[in-house]
Amino acid sequence: MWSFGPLPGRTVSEWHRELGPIIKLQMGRRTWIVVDDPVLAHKIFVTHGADTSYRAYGTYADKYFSNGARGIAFSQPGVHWNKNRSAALSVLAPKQIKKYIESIHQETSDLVDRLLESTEKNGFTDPYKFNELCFLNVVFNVAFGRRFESVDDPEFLHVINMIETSMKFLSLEKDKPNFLPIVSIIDYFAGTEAKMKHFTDTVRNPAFERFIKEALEKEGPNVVKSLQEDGFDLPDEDRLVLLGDIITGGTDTLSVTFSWNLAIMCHHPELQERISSEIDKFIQVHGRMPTFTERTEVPLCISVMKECMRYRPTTYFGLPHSTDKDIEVDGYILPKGCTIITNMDSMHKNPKQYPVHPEAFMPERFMDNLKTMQSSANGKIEQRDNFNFGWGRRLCPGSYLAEVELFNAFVQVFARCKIEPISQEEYPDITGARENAGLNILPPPYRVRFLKREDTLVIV
Ligand code: HEM
Repeated sequence: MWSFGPLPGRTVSEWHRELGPIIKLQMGRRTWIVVDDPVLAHKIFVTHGADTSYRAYGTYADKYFSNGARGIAFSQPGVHWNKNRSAALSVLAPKQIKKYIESIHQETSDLVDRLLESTEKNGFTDPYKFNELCFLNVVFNVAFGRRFESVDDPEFLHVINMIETSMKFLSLEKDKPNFLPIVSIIDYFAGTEAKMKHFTDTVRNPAFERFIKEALEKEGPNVVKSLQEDGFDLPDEDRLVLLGDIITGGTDTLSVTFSWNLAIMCHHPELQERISSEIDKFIQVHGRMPTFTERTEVPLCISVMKECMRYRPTTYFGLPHSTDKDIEVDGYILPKGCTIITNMDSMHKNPKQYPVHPEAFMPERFMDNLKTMQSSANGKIEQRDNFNFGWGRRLCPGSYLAEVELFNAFVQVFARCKIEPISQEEYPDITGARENAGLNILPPPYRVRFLKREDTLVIV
């Protein structure tokens, strides 16, 4: 348990190389089964999905974040979870997301303005906080019908702080009291659990109660109103946790993914030119930017975005599943109550799933697979592009919104900018990761320059 080191996914990938596609880890009183073979994972999570769609227990996740396993992300399959999941799938369905397309377009355009302005002012920028503002604004607008003006807005900083605090408390391998009951005594005196409770009762819950109340009174669409209008009559406690799931699930994940994306692209100036030229051609024909539904007309953009998510996945282990009975898959026994996890790092480099140079960044890898990641995730295992959105019955309900956001941000950036390192000696580090960041894999902090393309066809 203490052997994970600061980058747990990388450590577990080493263990997989030595021990094979499925590893059993005894984490004190908890048994972890970690899988990095996509076909085996598909059998476990999809073929045996009825038995493996439970959530593993986590101290913060169960007791505090979900107010006792309410909402969707940390509740257990059954009537209650079904109701919350149907509500989330309905309010995040592609036809609902259509209502927010204009605002997504505006937020991603504002993101590019800020990246350019910040570079102009300081000579460089670390895009992370601007990404956070953009993606929080999108999901906050979808959920509550409101947004934040700038990265200095105290309320924005407060909400981001809430999300980051939750992400750190949710960190799987750091939940020591869950593994060793003795540690809960030390933890009690160190006050970690008291901090979780205090944060939830005095910071997270009151803030979300206020956001919900305000959303009900707002003009225009939002999830809080859609839940009511579409007849999803959830108790107040569930509604609060569900909205917490949506905001927490839909902000950091996007900011991290897009930060990797920009860092990787900085290493590939020629690819940037090809991407920009693909977008320019679309603009020349249509007189406007492409939308996500027109993605087949900008295939390189889609292929590169998918490859970035494969090359540098968003989370170390996704969200853990569990099982309510002993099950056998391909001769492996998964014991009742075990925690089942996918190791995203080595799974995305699996040579059977990605036969051509799995360790390398290959922009054209997905040129023949332009369907949405959402439909790929629901399709045949051999046609899955990546595993970032999880598995089977628990598959991320926000994946379509996530793709639309990433697409808009990506085409906005390369229609208007090029990304350069601040010097030939300082390129973004895309091999390491920020240490002890929680559930997500954050790139190490980096500085790059966003420069306006002289030949941009976009008039702002
Ligand atoms: C790049 C962006 C995103 C990534 C990589 C991501 C990843 C994931 C993963 C790995 C899971 C767990 C799946 C499993 O258990 O097998 C998940 C669940 C979830 N995600 Fe996302 N997500 C993203 C964006 C979003 C967005 C935009 C939203 C909402 C607006 C969202 C809301 C949720 C919720 C509510 C769950 C819980 C589903 C359940 O337990 O049934 N996510 N996501």
